[in-house]
Amino acid sequence: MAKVIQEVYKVREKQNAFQTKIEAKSLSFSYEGVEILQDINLTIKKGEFITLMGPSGSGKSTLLRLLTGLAQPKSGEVLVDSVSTKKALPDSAVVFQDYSLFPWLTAEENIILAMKRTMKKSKSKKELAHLAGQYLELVQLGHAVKKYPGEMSGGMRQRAAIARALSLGADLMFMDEPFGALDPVTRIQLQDIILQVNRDQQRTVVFVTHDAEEAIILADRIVMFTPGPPGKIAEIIDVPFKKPRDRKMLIESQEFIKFRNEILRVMNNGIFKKLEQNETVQPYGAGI
Ligand SMILES: Nc1ncnc2c1ncn2[C@@H]1O[C@H](COP(=O)(O)OP(=O)(O)OP(=O)(O)O)[C@@H](O)[C@H]1O
Repeated sequence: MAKVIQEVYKVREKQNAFQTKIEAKSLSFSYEGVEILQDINLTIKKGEFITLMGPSGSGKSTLLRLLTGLAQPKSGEVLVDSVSTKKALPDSAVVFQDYSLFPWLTAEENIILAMKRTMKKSKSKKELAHLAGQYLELVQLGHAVKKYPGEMSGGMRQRAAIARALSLGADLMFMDEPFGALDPVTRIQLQDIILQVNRDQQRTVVFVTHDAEEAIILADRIVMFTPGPPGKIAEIIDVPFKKPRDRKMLIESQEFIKFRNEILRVMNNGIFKKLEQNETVQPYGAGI
């Protein structure tokens, strides 16, 4: 595990600020009278890695916004450690599709700002800049510390946003297709980093992806949505492969291929049902 990740974790441990369990109870949500999410029930345990999968528009991003308190449900509630909450979660890191960076700050400054929240006054300016550089190194952006988001490619911004999320040392990480704009090598390297912090530091991760392979490699459980609106949970499926997983061996195994086909079958069932109702939705690739 990279030393810089352990550093922020030690500070968090001393603050004893960790949250344990987050629950969605009968959550429903509407935009301008259109029901987007319906009756979502989900309990996420401390240290769990949950992936959310579903067709575009099924409400995955909306569920992340509800869980983090950035949006409020029409009905139902979010509970943190069994206490109902309407506030933005204080101990969470989010990586949304829009990269969540402040455009007027450099990559380094974005991370320093995030770390100031956790580290309070325990580190000098110079130490924070050094740590920020290490976080950026971790995501292969050591060369871009002084770059502004506007000067970076989509993939670079995504990596900077991931570095920023890691630097918070938050117990809960919400990630909305964070690896979408990355090349395959960087994608695997970052998947491994997120898996490490999840496993070694028991950080809870809720991760949206369209990629069945990625969902299986990362998750303890996969939450599958029906095509919206309104999006509902179609099934919650336990991933039957022990962690840590050997990516190469796993992907080549018959069990993996069978399981991936099962995931795609559940996904496509929902999509075909929707198509029968004459609505336009895209079926998932490899499973059909
Ligand atoms: N700010 C908004 N105003 C109005 N409608 C919205 C808004 N944000 C999302 N929606 C609608 O809510 C529905 C669900 O959107 P959401 O982004 O949660 O889906 P998603 O499953 O994350 O999709 P994708 O996989 O494409 O990111 C969509 O029909 C979308 O048009």
